[in-house]
Formats: sequence, structure tokens, C-alpha cells
Amino acid sequence: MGAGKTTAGRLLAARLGVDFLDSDELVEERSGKTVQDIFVEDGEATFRGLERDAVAWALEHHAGVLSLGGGAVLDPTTRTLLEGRPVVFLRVGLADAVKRVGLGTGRPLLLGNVRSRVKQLLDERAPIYEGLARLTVETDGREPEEIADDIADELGTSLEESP
Ligand SMILES: Nc1ncnc2c1ncn2[C@@H]1O[C@H](COP(=O)(O)OP(=O)(O)O)[C@@H](O)[C@H]1O
Ligand SMILES: O=C(O)C1=C[C@@H](OP(=O)(O)O)[C@@H](O)[C@H](O)C1
Ligand SMILES: [Mg+2]
Repeated sequence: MGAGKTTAGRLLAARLGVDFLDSDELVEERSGKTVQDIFVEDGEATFRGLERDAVAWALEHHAGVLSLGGGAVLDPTTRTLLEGRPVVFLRVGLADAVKRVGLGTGRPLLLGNVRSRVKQLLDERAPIYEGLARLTVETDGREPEEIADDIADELGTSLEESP
């Protein structure tokens, strides 16, 4: 959360001239509920199931850029769906992540002490992100446009070698 997946993903799609989808937006459209309400009313496990279905649908029906929620890779089926695809890990340090998520509004997993929650989630999840990523891009102190340009340049090369 706060890595800039949604922001840089949208810019990347525009730069490549392809469609853009975001798994949180898809979950909200498909369920008719906000992510926040799903977490509060139905719980995280229900959200992960909806997220898995949304990711599966997007990967099957959509060619373009898909930005994921930061916890999507916690689901084993979602991880399997992503394996072998050009997954990009946007790395963010604690300070920049905390700045970017602000008070964590709309991000139910950040309720409470935002800084310690972000740290805990980054520590737990970094190995999963690293294991899945074909490309890792550092985002600290960098503008989303620059990050999107880097991804486009580096993925272009990688996709030529292995689609
Ligand atoms: N590289 C960046 N530098 C500064 N702010 C950023 C950057 N990328 C995104 N942001 C801002 O941080 C917040 C979270 O970005 P978002 O794209 O929603 O992240 P994610 O989808 O990874 O949670 C937004 O307010 C966005 O404008
Ligand atoms: O990291 C997570 O578990 C979550 C990240 C959020 O998306 P972003 O990473 O786009 O903020 C959203 O899916 C939900 O609040 C849970
Ligand atoms: Mg997002």
C-alpha cells in the first residue's frame, strides 16, 4: 500500500497505449461495495476471494496493465495465476509509504498505528513480492511518471526476451 501501483499502473498503460484495470476497482464494480465495506462487513477472507476472482477474470479477459491490491499475493491461487507473467514489484520504503497513504483512509488494514502496520506488512510481504517479480523498481523519492517510464523501458526489453 502506497507503493503507487494504481497511480504508476495507470500511467504505464497510457504510455503503452493499452487498457488499465485495478483489482480494487474491479472488486468494487463486481460486488457493488467498497473495499472498506467488504472488509468491515464480510471480513478479509471474503475480500481475498473476491479479489482472486477479479484477478482471474482480468487475466483471462483483459490485455493491458493490471494493478493489484498489496495483499492480493497472499492468496495462493492468485499467486499461481501470476506466476510466469511480467509482474512488477514497486518497492517502497517505510517513510515514503507512510507519507503516501496518509492516514490510511480507505485502506482498512491500516486502521490504528499506520506506521507500525505498514512496517509489519512490508516485512511480511517483501519476500512474496520478490519471489513473483520479473522486474523490481525502486519508487522512493521518485515521481510516478518516471517510474512508469522505467517500467515501460525495462519490461519492453524483458518481454522481447520472454513474453
Ligand atoms: N511515486 C510517488 N511519489 C509520491 N506520491 C505518490 C507516488 N505514487 C503514488 N503516490 C501517491 O500516493 C498515494 C497512494 O498511491 P496509489 O497509487 O494509490 O498506491 P497503491 O495503489 O500502491 O496503494 C496517492 O495519493 C498517490 O497520488
Ligand atoms: O495490502 C492490502 O492488503 C490491501 C491493499 C489495498 O490496495 P492498494 O495496495 O492498492 O492500496 C486494498 O486492496 C485493500 O485495502 C487491502
Ligand atoms: Mg492501489
